[in-house]
Amino acid sequence: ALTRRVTCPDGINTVTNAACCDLFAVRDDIQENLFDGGICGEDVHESLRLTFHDAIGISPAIAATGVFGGGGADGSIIIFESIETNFHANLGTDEIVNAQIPIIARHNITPGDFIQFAGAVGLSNCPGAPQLEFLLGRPPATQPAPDLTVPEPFDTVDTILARFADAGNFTAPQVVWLLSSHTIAAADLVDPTIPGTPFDSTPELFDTQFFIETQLVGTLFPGTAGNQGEVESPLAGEIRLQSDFELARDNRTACEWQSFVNDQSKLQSKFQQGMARLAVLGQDTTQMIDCSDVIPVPAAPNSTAHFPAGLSNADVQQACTTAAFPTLPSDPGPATTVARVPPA
Ligand code: HEM
Ligand SMILES: [Ca+2]
Ligand SMILES: [Mn+2]
Repeated sequence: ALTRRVTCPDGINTVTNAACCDLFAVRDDIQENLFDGGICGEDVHESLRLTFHDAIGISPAIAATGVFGGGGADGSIIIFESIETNFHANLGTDEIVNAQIPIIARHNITPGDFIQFAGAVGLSNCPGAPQLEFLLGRPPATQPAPDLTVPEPFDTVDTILARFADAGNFTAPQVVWLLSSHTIAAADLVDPTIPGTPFDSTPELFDTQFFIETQLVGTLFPGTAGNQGEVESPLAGEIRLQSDFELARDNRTACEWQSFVNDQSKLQSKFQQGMARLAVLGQDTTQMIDCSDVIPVPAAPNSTAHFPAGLSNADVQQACTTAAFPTLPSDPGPATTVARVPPA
């Protein structure tokens, strides 16, 4: 079917709904002043993390007890930042919140819309990423989310799956889809002695390396031992969350986890689907406008699935019992050491 497009007042951009035209200026401001001209770095990673920490702040189970259960993707983590950024699971989000606030102030956009919009625009800077859907129209939050809605890396798989099921009826495979985000991610506070330590060897690429590398035998701590929520990783300079380790090996999630290895198109389509639901938790989508055409189309993936140098299929801790781990080449050369993501 043909979709009619309208030309925006700028005379350049076209959209399907004229209400989306104002977003081009927001997009340009974000790219220029938040994402350093359009790179997939720390501010993009933190902006994507913020989409999750705002959206997951909703609990029908808490609401059923007669207490406010949170409004989901409503911008409460910015509007009530002095409360929510102090929740333990949100520590570190104050930096990206404080970077986003002045940009929001320059435009006519709610914090809830801005958080999801910035995450989608930012993700587009990462080669291999999908173009995310963006719906406009989240009213400002009126109350902060309750504490303890955001999963912690030391939570059990039972707790994590129950939390996602409560927040948005997410199934175990859908939780795996959303963890694809950790392919462009690093930790600052899990081991505070090594801020910016990535979860895979390619934190600037939205590729399947995260799913490969989390399945390898852990042999070392990249910094100090004994941190809550951390387990041994397979590579110098790489950090592994206990939750990612367990999700990669639990019988409810292991086969879905492995299914992403070397399947870039599944990675893209499932992350897009998962984010489309996450981004509107708590919202009435019948009142929202589809402005997805303002989100840039990401660059194609520019790498292929591989084992880091020094590792091979022999290092895989097989967890899925119904399918073999794909056979992949190993990078040549001395054992891979992963560089830290520079601070914003
Ligand atoms: C079981 C669920 C999850 C747990 C336990 C978890 C935990 C964590 C932890 C501990 C960090 C490191 C924070 C730091 O020390 O700086 C992190 C980073 C990150 N998380 Fe998650 N996460 C989960 C799910 C998600 C989801 C669903 C998304 C997005 C859709 C997401 C996106 C990110 C991103 C992009 C980063 C990197 C931030 C940066 O590099 O600055 N996470 N996560
Ligand atoms: Ca990656
Ligand atoms: Mn960070």
